[in-house]
Amino acid sequence: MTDGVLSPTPQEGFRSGFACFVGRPNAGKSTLTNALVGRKVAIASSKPQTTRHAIRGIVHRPDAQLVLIDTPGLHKPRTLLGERLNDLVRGTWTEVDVVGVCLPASQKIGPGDTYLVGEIAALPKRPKLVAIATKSDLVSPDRMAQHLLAIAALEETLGVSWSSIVPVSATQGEQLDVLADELVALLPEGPMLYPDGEITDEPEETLVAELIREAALEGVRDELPHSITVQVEEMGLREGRPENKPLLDVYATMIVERDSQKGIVIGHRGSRLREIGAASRQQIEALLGTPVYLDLKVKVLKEWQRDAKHLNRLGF
Ligand SMILES: Nc1nc2c(ncn2[C@@H]2O[C@H](COP(=O)(O)OP(=O)(O)OP(=O)(O)O)[C@@H](O)[C@H]2O)c(=O)[nH]1
Repeated sequence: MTDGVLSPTPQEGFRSGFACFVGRPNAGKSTLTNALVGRKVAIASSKPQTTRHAIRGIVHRPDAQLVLIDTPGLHKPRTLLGERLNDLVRGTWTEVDVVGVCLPASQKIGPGDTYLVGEIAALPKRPKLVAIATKSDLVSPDRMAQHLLAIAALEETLGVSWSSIVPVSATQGEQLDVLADELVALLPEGPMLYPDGEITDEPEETLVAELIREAALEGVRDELPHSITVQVEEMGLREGRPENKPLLDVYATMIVERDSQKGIVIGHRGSRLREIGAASRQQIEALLGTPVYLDLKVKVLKEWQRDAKHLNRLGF
C-alpha cells in the first residue's frame, strides 16, 4: 500500500472501527492513546482534566485500522463547559465499536469508577467493553491480581460484561500489543477508513494549540488548568525563505479567565511566558518537522468557561 492512498479493496478479514478510552481523570487515557499510536497526538499531563477535545489517533496494522478517540474524564459539572464536556463523552460512547475502561492499578476502584461504569451500563446502545488495568508498572503482581479480581467483580455488581480484562503499562510499553489485539478483535470487518500513515485527523492548528496549553500547564498552581485555553490565530510558512530553510510562523493566544491568572502565566518580567514559548516551540518543531517562529500572547476573557458565546467562539 502506498503512503496517503486509500486501498479500495482491503484484504479479506481486514477490520476497521473506532474505540475510545474512558476513565476517571488521570487514569492514563491520553498516555495510552499516544503509546498505541506511537506518536504524541493527545496531550498527557500529571494534572487531571487536561484533555478537552475528542482527539483521534490512528493505529495502522497490516490486518486492521483502529481509530482511537480520546475523551475528557467524566466529572461532576460545575460550569457550562463541564456540562458540554460530559455530553461529549456520552455521545462518543454510543458512536464507537469498543470502549476501553481504564482503571489504574495504582488506585483502588472507587465511587468515581463505579459511577462511570454504571453510566455505561445504563446506555441504551451499549458498546463492547474491554477493561484496562492501567499503570501496571506501579504495582506488585499481588496487588495486580487483587485489582483484576475487583474489576471482574464489577460485572456482577454493575451489570456489565467485559470482553476481556487487560493489564498494561503505557509508559513501559508492556502489554500494548495484547491490548491492541483485543481491541481489533472487537471491530467489525471493513475497509481502511484513513490513508495509510495518517496518525490523526485533528487539524494541525488544534495539535499546536494543545502543545502550547500543555507547556503552559507545566508547574502552575492547581486552579489554573481549567482556566487556560489556547487559540492559534494564524499559522503558515513564511514567504521568501530559501526552500531548504523553511520557517513556520505561528501566532497564538493563551486565554485565561482573570487578571491574576494572566500574571501567573506571564511571570516575573515575562519569564514564565518565555519558558512556555521555548518549551512549546520545541514540541511544535518536533511534531511538524519545521523550524518555528512562535508569537505568543496572553489575553483575559472574563469567565469564559461559563459564557455560551465565548465557548461557541472558542469551539467548545
Ligand atoms: N507509571 C505510569 N504512569 C502513567 C502510565 N500511564 C499514564 N501515567 C501517568 O499518569 C498521569 C496521567 O496520565 P494521562 O494520560 O494524562 O491521564 P488521562 O486519563 O488522559 O487524564 P485526563 O486527561 O485528566 O482525563 C501522567 O502523569 C502520566 O505520565 C503508566 O502506564 N505508568
